[in-house]
Amino acid sequence: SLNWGYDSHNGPDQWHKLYPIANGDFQSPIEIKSSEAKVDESLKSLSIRYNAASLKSLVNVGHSFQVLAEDKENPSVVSQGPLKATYRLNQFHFHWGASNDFGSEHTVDGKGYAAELHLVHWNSDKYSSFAEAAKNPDGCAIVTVFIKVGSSHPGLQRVVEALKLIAAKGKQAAFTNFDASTLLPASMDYWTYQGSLTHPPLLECVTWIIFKEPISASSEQINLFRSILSSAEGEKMCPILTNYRPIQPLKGREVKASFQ
Ligand SMILES: C[C@@H](CNC(=O)c1ccc(S(N)(=O)=O)cc1)Cn1ccc2ccccc21
Ligand SMILES: [Zn+2]
Repeated sequence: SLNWGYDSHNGPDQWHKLYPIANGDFQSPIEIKSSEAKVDESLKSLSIRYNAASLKSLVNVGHSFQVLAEDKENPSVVSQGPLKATYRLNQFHFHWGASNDFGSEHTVDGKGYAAELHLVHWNSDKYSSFAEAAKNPDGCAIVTVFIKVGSSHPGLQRVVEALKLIAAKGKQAAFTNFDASTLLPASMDYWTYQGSLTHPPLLECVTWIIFKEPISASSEQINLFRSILSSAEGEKMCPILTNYRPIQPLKGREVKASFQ
């Protein structure tokens, strides 16, 4: 099957051939037009309870790297906000581009950020695993933080330093005792809308929760994202310079804001 990626021959414009849902009505990412977001006073504040014991390992999946959570015991969870259930952290990962001028997946009023953090959760009240939850519209919740270039981020430093252990595709390394809440911005103001996973299988199973306030990372830290390879050990080295999907049609969906 199409070994999908982000190059011209296997990238976002080709994905629909094997994953026709790519042209669906609830695809992500989207452009957030702040003036058109509907302020919803009934939206509660988000409850995020992350447990540093949840995170176990760091893996190079070929098109990105993921920090994997052990989502059985002492789970890290998100609830409240737009959510009607408790969602358990499965993994987090990032998207970036070849330059700092773009690289985020969602954009705000036409502006892209240098990178974007996705904290991926699944509805453990209703489903028994992420893969099962991913087949349902209320299956997943992805908490999203924009990353702009600025001062170095202390929390992110532990993640980027570990990247040298997983340079090649398929490599993984222990990554424990990390509190993912250090990656969250100060303000809990967010936008929310219904959408999809942003790469294959592109399932329309996601309540997106996108913080308005970005965090800052240094240019060196973001550059270290680009040091991980899509090539396996022994193959010609091929750095992952870009792994973001362009914005998709809103198709009449409403974006809600938790703030005025
Ligand atoms: C969810 C897939 C695996 N994909 C993901 O876990 C995933 C998670 C987050 C994002 S993002 N960038 O939107 O945060 C994208 C993909 C498993 N899987 C593969 C085929 C498949 C079929 C049915 C159910 C699950 C299935
Ligand atoms: Zn993602």
